[in-house]
Amino acid sequence: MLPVQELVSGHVASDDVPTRFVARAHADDAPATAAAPVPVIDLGRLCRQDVAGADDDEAAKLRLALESWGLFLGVFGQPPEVKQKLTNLVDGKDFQLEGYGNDRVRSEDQVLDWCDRLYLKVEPEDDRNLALWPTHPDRFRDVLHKFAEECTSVRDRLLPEMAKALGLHDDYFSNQFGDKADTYARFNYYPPCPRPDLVFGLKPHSDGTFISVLMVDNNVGGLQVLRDGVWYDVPTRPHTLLINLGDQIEIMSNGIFKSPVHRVVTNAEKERLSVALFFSVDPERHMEPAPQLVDENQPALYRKVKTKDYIAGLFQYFSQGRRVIDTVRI
Ligand SMILES: O=C(O)CCC(=O)C(=O)O
Ligand SMILES: [Fe+2]
Repeated sequence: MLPVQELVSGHVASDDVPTRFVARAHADDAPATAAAPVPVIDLGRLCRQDVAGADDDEAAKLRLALESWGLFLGVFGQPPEVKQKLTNLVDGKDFQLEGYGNDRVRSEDQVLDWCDRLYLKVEPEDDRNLALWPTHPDRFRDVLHKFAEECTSVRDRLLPEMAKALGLHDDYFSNQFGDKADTYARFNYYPPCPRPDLVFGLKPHSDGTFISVLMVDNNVGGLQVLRDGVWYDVPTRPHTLLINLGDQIEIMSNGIFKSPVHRVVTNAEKERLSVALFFSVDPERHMEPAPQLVDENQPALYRKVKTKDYIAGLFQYFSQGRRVIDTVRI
């Protein structure tokens, strides 16, 4: 498969798309009508509760990280031969998770997404595959490092708050992450698509992570979230990060916190970019509902599963348009 960006620049007539991208029959799916009521949390205030005086510093660092946007977008503006050096196809054919290109194509009938992505392991730091980290634009590596550090500190501020909200000990979730917790960065680039009525930028899915921290395009919407059978637009809001809960916290919270199904719709005129940092627990650890949240009135809703196996299932199920969390429900 060519990167979608190259398909768009050369191969597609203006009102047509290759059939492999057609995800939905024309108008089979009413467009989202309302904006999702996404709660806004001031992280500066959250920090202030914990460490007196630390908030200004933190807020300034976070601002710096958010200003990296132009630099991240610059990756997709490089000529094809520069991006090809970062390819996710070993010897031009064998798919590896990390790198630049399309997601894995497992079968002829898999519906494709109108999206090119660069996927990089960021933590543990020793496992970084720097050969796949762009050197153009300059400073990309430094900025991704910094951005990941800042988002990790956001994660570490949130974990105790989420544990407390469930009546668990402050450290409960932090302890679940383990020493070898992994973090991946995913840069999503959605070229303009001539048939938004037929094609998704990203098919409906939930994230298999604990939490994902998303920086979405300020100018172009497209992310939608499913709630009670209705798709809602997620509003764009400058200078905010979107925190999305993933399957791992749904399992550990015994279903009290939900990992929402979301998707990205395409846009006929505008390109769109998003950057996601996916925070997962140590792949060698098992996850299960917190024992404190299980009793005879509230039986466990999910079975215990090794994180590594869960993540492997995630990619397989995603390519089939299914959810791996359904396989661990009791
Ligand atoms: O592009 C977006 O806004 C969402 C991306 C996303 O859901 C993902 O990468 O898992
Ligand atoms: Fe997602």
